[in-house]
Amino acid sequence: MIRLAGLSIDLPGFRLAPLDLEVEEGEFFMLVGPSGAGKTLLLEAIAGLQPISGGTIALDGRDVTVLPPERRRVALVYQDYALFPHLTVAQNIAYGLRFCGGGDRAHIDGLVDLLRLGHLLDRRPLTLSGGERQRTALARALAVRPDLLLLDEPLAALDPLFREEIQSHLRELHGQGLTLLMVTHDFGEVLSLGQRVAVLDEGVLQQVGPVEEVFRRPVNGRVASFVGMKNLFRAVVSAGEGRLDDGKRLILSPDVPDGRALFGIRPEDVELCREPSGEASFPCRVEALVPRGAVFDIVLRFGTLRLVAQMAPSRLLDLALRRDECVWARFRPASICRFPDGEVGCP
Ligand SMILES: Nc1ncnc2c1ncn2[C@@H]1O[C@H](COP(=O)(O)OP(=O)(O)OP(=O)(O)O)[C@@H](O)[C@H]1O
Repeated sequence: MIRLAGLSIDLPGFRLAPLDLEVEEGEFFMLVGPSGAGKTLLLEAIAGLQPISGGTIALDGRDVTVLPPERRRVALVYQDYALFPHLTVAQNIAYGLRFCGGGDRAHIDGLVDLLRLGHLLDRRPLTLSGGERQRTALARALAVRPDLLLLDEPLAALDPLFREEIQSHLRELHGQGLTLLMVTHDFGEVLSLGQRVAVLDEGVLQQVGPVEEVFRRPVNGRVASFVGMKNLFRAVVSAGEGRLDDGKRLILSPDVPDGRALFGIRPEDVELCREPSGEASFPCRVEALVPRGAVFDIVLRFGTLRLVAQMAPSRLLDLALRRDECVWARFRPASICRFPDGEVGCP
C-alpha cells in the first residue's frame, strides 16, 4: 500500500535520514518516537504537504512522489482537528469534496451515522467537545474516500473517555478495510490498536516490526527506553552472572553471552518477594512507591543500581511494602534483553 524507498528530508535544522518503509493494504500501522523525531514530517511527506529531498513514495503501486496532495487519495487528521471555526459540522465534512467533484450522499450519511454526528450537523466547532471535534475531523477526512488515512496523534488532546470512543471508531474503520498509519506518543495505544510499528528517533528509523516484537525485543537501548523498558544498566557477564560497575553481582541467566553489554528489563518483569527466592534474587531497598494509573512503580536501590518494578495495587497490598524496607528482587530470565555496549544516549 505504502512503499517508501530512500525517502529523505533535509531542512535547515533537521534531517530525516533516507528510509525504506512498507505498509500493507488494510494494515493498522503505528509510528512512534520522541518529540522532534520527524514523525509529522514523514506523514506530511506521504500526504504531499512536505517536499522531500530524495527517494520515492508509491501508494497502491502508483508512484505519487511528484503528485499534488489532492491526487494522492490520502487524508491526514491532526491532533488539533484543524476544523474551520466559521463552518458548521456539515459544512466542515463537505469541505474536502469541493476538490473531488462533490460526494456521494449515501457515503456521507454512512459516515455521519458511524461517527454519531447526526445531532451535531448544524453546530460550529467551538461549541463541540474534544471528542465531537475529532469525530468531525475524521468524517471530513473520510468524506473524500481516501485509500489511506494518516493520523497525527489524533487522541492526544482527548480525555480518556473520548479517547476510548475514538479508538473504537478507528478499530471499526480498520475492520472495514481502511489502511491506517497513526503517529502516537503512547505505547499503550500502540499495543491496543497497532499491528506493526516503526520507531523513529532523531530522523533515523530505528526498528520496524510487529508491535509485540518491538515491545519485547527492542533492537537497542534507545528503542528500549522509548517502549518503556525502564531498567537499563551495564554489566560485565561471565557464566550468566553480571558484575555491575560498583562491583555488585547479579545472577542474570545462563543463556546470556559473556562480555560487557547494556541490559534492559521491563518493570513488570522484575519480581519482588519478602524472602530470598532462589539464588538469583538480590536484596533491594524500597526508595519510593509511585502510583501510575492502574499500577504502581516500585523504585528500588541495589548499590548504585536504581531499578523500577511495576505491579498491581493488590500485589502491593499482599507484599505490604513500605518505603525504606528491604525486598528481594529477581528477573525473569526470558525477559532480559541484551544490547551492544557503548550506545549514545543510554545510561
Ligand atoms: N518547516 C520546517 N523547517 C525547519 N524545521 C522543521 C520544519 N518542520 C519541522 N521542522 C523540525 O523538524 C523536526 C521534526 O519535526 P516533526 O514535527 O516531524 O517532529 P515530531 O516527531 O512529529 O515531533 P512531535 O512528537 O513533538 O510532534 C523538529 O526539530 C522540527 O522543529
